Parts: sequence; structure tokens; C-alpha cells
Amino acid sequence: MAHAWGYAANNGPDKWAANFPIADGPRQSPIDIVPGGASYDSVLKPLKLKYDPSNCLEILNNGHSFQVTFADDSDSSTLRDGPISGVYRLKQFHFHWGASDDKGSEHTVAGTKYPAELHLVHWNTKYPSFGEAASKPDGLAVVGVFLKIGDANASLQKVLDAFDDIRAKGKQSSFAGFDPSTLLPGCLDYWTYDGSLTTPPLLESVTWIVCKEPISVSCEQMAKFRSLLFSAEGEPECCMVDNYRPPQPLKGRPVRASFQ
Ligand SMILES: NCCOCCOCCNC(=O)c1ccc(S(N)(=O)=O)cc1
Ligand SMILES: [Zn+2]
Repeated sequence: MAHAWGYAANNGPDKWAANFPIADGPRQSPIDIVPGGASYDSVLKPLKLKYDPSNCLEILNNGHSFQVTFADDSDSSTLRDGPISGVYRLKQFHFHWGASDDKGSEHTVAGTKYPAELHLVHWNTKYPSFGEAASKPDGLAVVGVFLKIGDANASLQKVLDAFDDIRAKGKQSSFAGFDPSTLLPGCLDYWTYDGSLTTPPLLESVTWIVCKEPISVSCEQMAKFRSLLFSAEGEPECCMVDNYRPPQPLKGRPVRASFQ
């Protein structure tokens, strides 16, 4: 069996096209966002994010990142407006980060890499489920938030405090009552473009909404991210770092800004 995809030299982003040819497709993510190349669009609405902490279910290490999963059987945690039409439900959030503070984000801004990037993953309720939506061009909407080294982030710390139970691939534990809106920056100005999942199967179904303002993370908190493992219990330990795909060709896509 072909070895599963990952971020190592033998199975990383440069190797994904072999099993997932869409990797070379017309609307791949992430991209380098060039602020001067984005066009302000006055038709873009402010983001309307409404999250219910009681929908928060669990935290898990899936071997590529860690993710916090939400109950998505009602419209109690949703994204509306912004560049999208209709109602998109929050499914999960996760992060991408580097082995050092000079890299880790997937999107970049005029070539600048941030040490980490948060992704809040939502699916369009015009489709019956996340799995169905994930294969449709307007199926998903992911809000991306950059993390920048600064003060410790108290809200993020609540997530990091759950890491002891999920250090290895495949581990999960209950994680209740967390409000993901506490991870959002104060200003919700954003860039938006049509893109894809940034990991296999790299489906071209994502409306990307990347916030201009980063949130803070301390160096010590970044070290905690890097204490997770790509490897499962009983396997040689492999630190979970550099789990980011580099920017992909824009291929003529417009990038719009919600701000001037
Ligand atoms: N099994 C039914 C179809 O599944 C659809 C594909 O989803 C497979 C799991 N991957 C994801 O859910 C998934 C979600 C978000 C991102 S990202 N980094 O683009 O935000 C990457 C991947
Ligand atoms: Zn992601």
C-alpha cells in the first residue's frame, strides 16, 4: 500500500500530486496574499460568526494536526454573510505550525510567514453533510487566522492544556464548553478567494476567508504545539512540526479585500 501522505521528505507536499493529481489544479490553497494585488470589494459583508460553546465535543490528534470537533447537527454554530451566501456550519478547527517561529503558516502575506495559522472549517448547509459539501465548489468556507509571537493567549491556553491526553496520533479526549470566537482577532477585516483543502484530498471546494489581523501566541505556547507527535504510541517519536503546505500558484484568481 502506498505510504500515507504527510509532511516528510518522502510523503510531503511535493509528493502529493502522485496520488492526488488535483494538487496541480486551478484553485489550490494556500496562496501568498499580496495586499497590493487584492481589490477592495464594497459588496463584501462583515463576517457573521455565531458559535455555541455547548457544541464543542472533543479534541483529537489525527496524525497531521490536532483538531477540536463540534456537533454540527443544528445551526447553532454558524458562519453567515462575509463573501458567502447561505448558512455554513462549524465542523472543526485546527492549526498548522512550524519547527521554529520563522515559519508555520500556510497562507503568507507578501511573502511573510507567521509561526502558525488557525483554520475554522465550515460547511454549506445547502448540502446534507460535510462529506457531501466537501466535493462541491461552494461546499466549504474556512476562516484563517494568523498567529504572531507576543503575549500569551489565554483562550488558546485552554486548548493547549488538553494536549497531555492527545500527544500521539490517534489519541482523543472530550473537550467541552470551548468558545472558538475567543480565538478571533478584534478586527475581522479579511481577504477572500476561491481555493481548496490544503491537505489531501485537496478538494477545490473552499471559499477562503483570511483575517488581516493576527492573534497573539507566546514562544512558550508555540513550544507546546511542537510537543505533539505525528507518530502513534509505540512508534518512534516524531514531533509534529512543519505541518503546513507552502503557497500554490494563483493561476489568475482574484483576491478580494473586505477593507480599503
Ligand atoms: N469522507 C467523505 C469526504 O471527505 C471529504 C474530505 O475531507 C477529508 C478530511 N479533510 C478535511 O476535512 C480537511 C478540512 C480542512 C482542511 S484545511 N487545512 O484546508 O482547512 C483540510 C482538510
Ligand atoms: Zn488547515
